[in-house]
Amino acid sequence: MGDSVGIVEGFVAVWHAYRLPLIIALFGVYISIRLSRAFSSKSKTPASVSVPSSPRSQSPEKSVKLQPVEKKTAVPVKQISKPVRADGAAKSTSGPKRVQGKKPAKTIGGRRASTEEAQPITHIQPIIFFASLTTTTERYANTLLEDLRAAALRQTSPDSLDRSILPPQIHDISYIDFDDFFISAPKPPPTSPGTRYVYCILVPTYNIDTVINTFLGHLDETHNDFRIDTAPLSQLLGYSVFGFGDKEEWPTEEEGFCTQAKEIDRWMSKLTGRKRAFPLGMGDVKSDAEKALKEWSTGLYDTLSDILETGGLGEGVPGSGDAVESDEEDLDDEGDEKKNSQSMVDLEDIKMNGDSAAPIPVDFTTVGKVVSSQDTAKEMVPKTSPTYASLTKQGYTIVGSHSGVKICRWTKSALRGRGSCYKYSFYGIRSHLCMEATPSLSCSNKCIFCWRHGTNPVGTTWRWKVDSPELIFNGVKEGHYKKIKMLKGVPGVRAERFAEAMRIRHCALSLVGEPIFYPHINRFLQMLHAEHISSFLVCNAQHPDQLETLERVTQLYVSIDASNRESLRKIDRPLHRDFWERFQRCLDILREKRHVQRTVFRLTLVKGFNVDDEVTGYADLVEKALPCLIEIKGVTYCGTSTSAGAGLTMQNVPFYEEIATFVVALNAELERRGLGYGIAAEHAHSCCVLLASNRFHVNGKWHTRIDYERFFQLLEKEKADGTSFTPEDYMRETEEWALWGNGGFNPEDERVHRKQKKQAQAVDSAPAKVEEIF
Ligand SMILES: Cc1cc2nc3c(=O)[nH]c(=O)nc-3n(C[C@H](O)[C@H](O)[C@H](O)COP(=O)(O)O)c2cc1C
Ligand code: SF4
Repeated sequence: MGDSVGIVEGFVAVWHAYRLPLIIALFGVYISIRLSRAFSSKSKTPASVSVPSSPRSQSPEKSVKLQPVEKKTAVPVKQISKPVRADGAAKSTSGPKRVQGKKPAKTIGGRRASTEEAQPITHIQPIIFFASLTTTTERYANTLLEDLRAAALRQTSPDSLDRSILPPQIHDISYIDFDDFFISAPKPPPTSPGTRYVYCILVPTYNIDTVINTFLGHLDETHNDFRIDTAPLSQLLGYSVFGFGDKEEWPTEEEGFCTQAKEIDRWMSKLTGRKRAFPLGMGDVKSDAEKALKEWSTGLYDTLSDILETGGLGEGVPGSGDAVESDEEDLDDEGDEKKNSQSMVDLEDIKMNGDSAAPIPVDFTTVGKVVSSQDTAKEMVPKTSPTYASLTKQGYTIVGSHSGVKICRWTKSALRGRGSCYKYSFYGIRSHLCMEATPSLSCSNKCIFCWRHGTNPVGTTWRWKVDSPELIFNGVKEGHYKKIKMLKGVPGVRAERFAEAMRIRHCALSLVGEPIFYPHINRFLQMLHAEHISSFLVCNAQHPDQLETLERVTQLYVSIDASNRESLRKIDRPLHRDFWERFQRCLDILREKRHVQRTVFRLTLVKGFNVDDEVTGYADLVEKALPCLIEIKGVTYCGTSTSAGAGLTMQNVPFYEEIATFVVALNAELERRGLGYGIAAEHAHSCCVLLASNRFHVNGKWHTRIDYERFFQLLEKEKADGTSFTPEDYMRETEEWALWGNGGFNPEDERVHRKQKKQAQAVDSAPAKVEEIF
C-alpha cells in the first residue's frame, strides 16, 4: 500500500514538473496526423476507379471500382424491387420517391448552366447500362466494355494523362437504384472536376412486363415530376442508346422492332436537355446485331474523341439540323427559315433599286470575261459582307470566296429513315449520301420563286476573284461532313445511315447560283468523279458558251421555267437582255449533247404564270432539245417579300392533281407529234412527275435509274482509251413503287404526315424549299 502511494505521488510530481511540454507535444502529434490525411487525399490522380459510381456518393472512399458484371443470370422483374447497389450494398426503394433534384432558379438556353459545365472537359467517363433477360444484351454489353476499354488503353500515353477517355464502368439496370443515376448526373470527383459522364444504354425490347418497363416508368416519372428540374440529367456530357430486337418476329419498327430502345432514347433526350451524343443504334439479334453494335460503338468513340478535342457536342446548324427535340421539329424548321428569309435584306433590291420585273440594263457580253488580275479582283462574298452573314445564318457554309455547301432537309429526312427526295425514286440517289453545293453563289437571274434570291449575288459576267478547284472541293466536303456530324443528335437519326453518310456518293450542283459560271467547273467535276461522286448539274440556260464546253456530268439539267419569252421574262427576271436567245441556244446545245449526256428539262409550274395554255409551247421546247428526261413539279411557296412583290402567293402553288393533269396533256401532245416519250415515274410526296424518252423504255420496262458504278467504269475507260459512251449505257430499271400510278414512296421508309398542311397541295411531309425545286 505504502508502495502504491509512493508511485502516485511520484507521477503527480512528474506531471507538475512536465505538464506544459507534454501538452504541447500531444497537440503537435494531433495536428501532423490531420495534415498528412488532408495531403494524401489531394494527391490522388483521376482514374475511372476514383470516379464515384453514384451521384449520392459523399466521399471518394465510397467510389465503386471499375468492375465487370457481377450478375450472370437474368433477374425476374419481381426481384428488382429491392435492388442492390453497384458496390454490392443492398438498398431499399420502398416508400415515396426521394427527390434530389430541385427547380432551377434560372435557365440558359433552356438548360441550367452548372459549375461543372463551366469546367473545361479533361476526362470522359463512359458508363454502360444494360438490361438483359436471356443474356444476349449482357454478352454484347461486355463486348462493348472490352472494346471501349481497349480503345481507352490504346489511346493512353504520358501526354494523355491530363485529358483522356477513361475505361468504362458497367451497370446492370436490374441491380442499380435508378435514383442513383437517373435523377441527377454523377458529380465529378473533387480531384478531377473536369470529368464528365456519358451514358451508353444497351437494351433489348420485350412486349411483356420486364425491368425495362420499370426503367421506362422511372424515366417518365422523373420527367413529369414537377419537383424535379425538367432536364435533371443535363450535366451529363451526353448519352446514346443501342437496342436489340428480333426482326424475324417484329420485322419493322411499326410492328415493334426495338420500340423500347426508341422510347428510352426519347426520354433520355428530354432528361438530358437533348444531349444525344450519337444516334440510336439498332441490331437484329438474328442477323446484324454484332456488326451494327460495332459500327455504333466505333462512331460513339469517335464522337467522344471529337468532344475531348473540341470541348462539346457541337452546335446545330440553323435551318439544316439543329439538334432540336420536338415532335413539331419539321414545322419549327420551316418557321425558322421563313423568319430568316423575311428578316433578310434583299440585296438585289438594294443594288438594283429599280423595276423588279424589267431586265437590268447591263453589259451582256459574257465570254472570256474572267478577271485576269487576281490581286485586284474583289471577292464575291467577302466574310464581312451582309450576304456572308445572311447565308451562314441560313445554314450555308461559305467555302473560299464564292462557293457554298448546305445540308438539304432531305438528307436529314433520309438520316431519320423518313424518305429521300424524288431523286431516289427516279434515279436511285439516297439523300443521306448526297452533298448539295455550288461553286458559284452568283447567278444571272432573279427568279420569283428562288428561296434564297434575297441573298445570292447576281451578275452577268464573272468579275470576282477565282478560287482554285482544290480549295473548293476540299472545302465543300469538309463543310458537308461537319454538318452531317452535327446531325448526330437529331431525334430519330439512324446510326447505320449516319455511318453511311460519312462517305459522299452524289453531288447536286445547284443550291443557289449558277455552277457553270465558275471558270474551272470542268476541273471541279473531274475531282468529284475521281472520288466516285456522281454529279447532277443544274444550269439556268443563260450561259450557252459555258454549257457548250462543259465536260461530262452524270446528269445535266436545264431549268425550263417558261415556254415563251414573255413568261420567262416575268418568272426568271433575267439580267441578260438577250435572255431568250441565250435560252434557245442552250436548247440547241442540249440537243447536240443528248447522246453523250443524260439531259434533263426541269419544269417548275407556277399557276397563273407558266401553266395555262402553255402545253404547246413546252412541247415546242421539247421538240427542239429532245431531252432524255423531263421533270415536272409544282413551285413551292417560299413566302419571301420579293416573291410576294412579284405577285406570288399560295394560290400559285398547283395541287398535285393539277400537275398530273398538265403532265398527261403534255404527254399527249408529245405523242401526237410522235416524239417518243411516256410518263415513267412519280414522287407524289413532293409533287413531282417524270416523263422519259422511249430510249429508256427497254423490254417493256422503264429504266430511269442510274447505275453509278457503271458510269464511273465507263468514264474511266473513256479517259484511258477514248471509248465514248451513251446515257443508255448506264441506265437501270426503275423500281416498281416509283412507277407512274404507284406514288413513288419507298416502302422501306417511314412516312410522316405533317400536321396542319393541306394534303393535296404542294407537299405533305416533304421539305418545302429550293432544294426540292432543284
Ligand atoms: C417474350 C419476348 C418478347 C419479345 N418482344 C420483342 C419485341 O416486341 N420487339 C423486338 O424487337 N424484339 C422482341 N423480342 C426479342 C428480344 O428483344 C431479343 O430476343 C433480345 O435479344 C433479347 O435480349 P436479352 O437476351 O438480352 O434479354 C422478344 C423476345 C421475347 C422472348
Ligand atoms: S434535294 Fe437535292 S441535295 Fe437534297 S438529296 Fe435531293 S438531290 Fe440531293
